[in-house]
Amino acid sequence: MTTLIRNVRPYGEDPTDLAVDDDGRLVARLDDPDEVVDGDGLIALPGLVDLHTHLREPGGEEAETVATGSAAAALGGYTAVFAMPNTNPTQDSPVVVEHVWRRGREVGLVDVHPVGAVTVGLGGERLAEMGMMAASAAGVRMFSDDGRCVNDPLIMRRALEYARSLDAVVAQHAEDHRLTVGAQAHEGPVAARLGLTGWPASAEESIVARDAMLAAAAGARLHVCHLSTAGSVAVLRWARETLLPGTGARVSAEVTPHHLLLTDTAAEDYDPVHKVNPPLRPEADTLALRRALADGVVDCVATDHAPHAVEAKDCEWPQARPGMLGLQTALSVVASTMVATGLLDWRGVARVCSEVPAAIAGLADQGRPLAAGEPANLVLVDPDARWTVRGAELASIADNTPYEGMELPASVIHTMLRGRWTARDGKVGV
Ligand SMILES: NC(=O)N[C@@H](CC(=O)O)C(=O)O
Ligand SMILES: [Zn+2]
Ligand SMILES: [Zn+2]
Repeated sequence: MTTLIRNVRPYGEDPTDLAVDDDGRLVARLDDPDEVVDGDGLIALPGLVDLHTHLREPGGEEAETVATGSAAAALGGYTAVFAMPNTNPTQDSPVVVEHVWRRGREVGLVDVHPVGAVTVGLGGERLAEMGMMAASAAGVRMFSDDGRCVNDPLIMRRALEYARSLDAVVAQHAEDHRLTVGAQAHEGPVAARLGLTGWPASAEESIVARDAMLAAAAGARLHVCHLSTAGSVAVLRWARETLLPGTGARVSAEVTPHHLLLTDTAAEDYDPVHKVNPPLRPEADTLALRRALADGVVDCVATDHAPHAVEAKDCEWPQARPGMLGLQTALSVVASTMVATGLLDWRGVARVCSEVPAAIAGLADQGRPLAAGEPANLVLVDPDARWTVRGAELASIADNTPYEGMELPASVIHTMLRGRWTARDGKVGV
């Protein structure tokens, strides 16, 4: 199947045609395309790459499966996602990561890369079989105990050392659990007024600082998950400027769309759809995160797409599970917080949503330029569309979107994975 997509604007720049050959690569020209598609002046970007997705399979299929999460990813413009290991059983062994990887291939809507657990059962006590997961068919190159922080500094040190020898990265959920016992919302005036136990910024910042030091000492690669405070940005800036040079270590960080847009006042309605880990922070933090993403201090956007079944959210705030859907709204939230504000142009969006995450994860065939010879992984976006979010209409089984009823800018129209349409006119597949 060869495809000619007429009149698209790569990175929002001058209109051109994109030609895709039957090996799923972009080519300079096609003589007799099987299919000609009118690109309608849509913006073309390299397919988005999400370093932080919860697909919930195995064990949480009441909220999401590899199939439904892959559909949400394709509709959100993603061509690769990293599936977090807090499944049941945990993704801490070759057999479980291979299962998730195979399911991803069978579904075929997005490249599913399982993230391996750092410790057995996310228990924080014994290192998991990192080398075996790396050597498995899934080829794991990112390890994390996401949901739980690797609190023990000796375990974290060993994990970073192993990761270095595997050319892998350790993605840390930065939360000192001793400081967040019973925590429900950002520690500050809003939580105090609402009577919710506070989650202090220092619980994150102290771990970011400690881990940067451990990474520097090990000459290893650390990735900070869902960075959420201005203080963490300052620590990261300091580490880059002062601590890391000459060590061979690299520290990268992601920010979620919800931490760019929403603030801790969202909890005022006591609706647990706004409960998330780390919690929504005050406006000063969201503004600092936007600036840090624009400046490159925070490297990339990752969704932390975290579907939860109705009973896990339709309850009192303290009993509710933390987490929110993100795959189908991420690009629109980035458009609203970063493009509409003038902080990033669409080239910048390609960088933080595709190129940089692909590089952090070491994916050779994602986040590539829209140029002849490159794999045809791309998303076509209507920047002028506006749409109203309805959780029930999203592809996920769960419907816990914090943007319910909100009108957002920019729509993903088509997504292509290696020359095959995975989303077409906002619908899954061809
Ligand atoms: N972000 C969340 O609030 N929840 C995540 C776990 C996590 O990312 O820490 C989940 O698995 O539900
Ligand atoms: Zn986490
Ligand atoms: Zn997560």
